[in-house]
Amino acid sequence: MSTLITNIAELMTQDMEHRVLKDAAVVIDGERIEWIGAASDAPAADDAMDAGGRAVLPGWVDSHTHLVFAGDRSAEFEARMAGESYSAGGIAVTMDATRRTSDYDLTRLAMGRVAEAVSQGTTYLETKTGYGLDTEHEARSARIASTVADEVTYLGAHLVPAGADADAYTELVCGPMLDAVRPYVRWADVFCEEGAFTAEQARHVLQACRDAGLGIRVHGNQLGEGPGVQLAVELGAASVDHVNYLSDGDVAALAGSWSGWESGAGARGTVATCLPACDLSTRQPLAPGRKLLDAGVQLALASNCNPGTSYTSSMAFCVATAVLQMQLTVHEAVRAATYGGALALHREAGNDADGQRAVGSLAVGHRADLHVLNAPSASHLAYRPGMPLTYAVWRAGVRAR
Ligand SMILES: N=CN[C@@H](CCC(=O)O)C(=O)O
Ligand SMILES: [Zn+2]
Repeated sequence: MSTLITNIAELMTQDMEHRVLKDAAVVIDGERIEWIGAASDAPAADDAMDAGGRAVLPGWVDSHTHLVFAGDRSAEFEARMAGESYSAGGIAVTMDATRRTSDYDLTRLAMGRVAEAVSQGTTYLETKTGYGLDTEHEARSARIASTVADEVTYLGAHLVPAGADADAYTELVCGPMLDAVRPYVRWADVFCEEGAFTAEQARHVLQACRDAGLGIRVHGNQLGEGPGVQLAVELGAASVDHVNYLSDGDVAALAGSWSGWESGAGARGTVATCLPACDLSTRQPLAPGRKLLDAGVQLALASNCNPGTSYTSSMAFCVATAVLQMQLTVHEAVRAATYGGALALHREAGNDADGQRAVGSLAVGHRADLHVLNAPSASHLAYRPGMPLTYAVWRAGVRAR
C-alpha cells in the first residue's frame, strides 16, 4: 500500500546533502520511503494526501529520555525555582516511587509518555533505566522500556543508592545487574558527575558494558567541568550528553573525534547531545551548541524527559530554544533533533548493518518517519514558539497522528 503526500511547500530532508526542497512530494510504501522529488514529477500511488502547502521534516529522534518512572517531583522543582540548586540526590525520590509501582502501572505510565511524544512529532525514541537501582528493579525497568521504546539504555550507574558502598555498588552494576538487563538493552550509560560516579567508577562500568557487547554513552559535564567528556571520547562512546561546562580541551577532544568523518576519511566520533529543556529547568547555562558546531562536532538535541530535571518530551521546545537562545539556525537545530539523534543512536543512513532502516533523515529506502507541520516552513518552530505545530505524523509508515 503506497501513499503520495503532495503539495509540500518545504521538505527539509536532513539527508547527506542537506537538501531542502520546495513544492515537493513524497511517496511512502509500507514502512519505507519510496520516492522523493518535485510535486510535478510525483508518481501515482494507491492513496494520496494533500499537505496543503505545509512543511514536512523527518520525525524527531529523541535520543535521551528517562520515561520508566513513577512519582512527582514538582516540590523539588518549585524549590529550585526559589533558588535551590539541582543535585543528583533527587533521583532517590523517584527510585522509591518507581520501586513501589506495579509492572502494570509502570508500563502504563511509560506508554503514556511515549504517546505524548509521538503526538508531538517524535517518531524514534530512546529511553533508559536508572530508577530501579537494584538488580530486580533495573531488570524490570529494562524489560518495560523494551516494550515501549525503540532503543533501551542501561543506566544502573545513575546514583549510588543510600546506604550502599559506591565501589561495591559499581561491581554490582558491572556484574549481576548487567547480566540481568542484558537481554533488553542495546546501550549503557553512566552519570559521571560529582555526587554520582567518579571517573574511575564510570570507566569500569563503561568497559564492562562494552565488553558485554553494549554501545556506550555518558551523562557528563552537567553540573561542572568534569571528566565525562574526555572519558566518553577516549572510550569511543556514541554520545556524551548534557555538556554544559566544557573546557577548551573538551571541545577539542570532541572535535578531534570527528576529524575526517564527513569526507569519509575518519571514523565516527562522539556526538555531543545538548538538552536545553533540562538546562532551563535546572537553571544551568545552556550548553555551548554554537561553539561545538563551529568546532566541527556533530550535535544532537534531545528532551531528556524525566521527573527531576526536564519534565517535557517536547522536541519542538528544544528546537525553539536552540534557535532563540543557543544561536543555532533553524536548519541546524532541526538537524540536531533528527539526524543528530539518529547519529547518537547509530541509526543514521549507511549504518544499517543490522537490517534496520535509517531514521532521522528523508531519503529513498529510509524509514517513513514524517512530521507534517501546520506551517509553511520549519522556521515557524522558532518563529511561533510554544504553538502546537504538529499537523500529522507517520511512524514507520503508519499514520500516528
Ligand atoms: N543527570 C542525571 N540524570 C537525569 C536526571 C535524573 C533525575 O534527577 O531524576 C538527567 O539527565 O538530568
Ligand atoms: Zn538524562
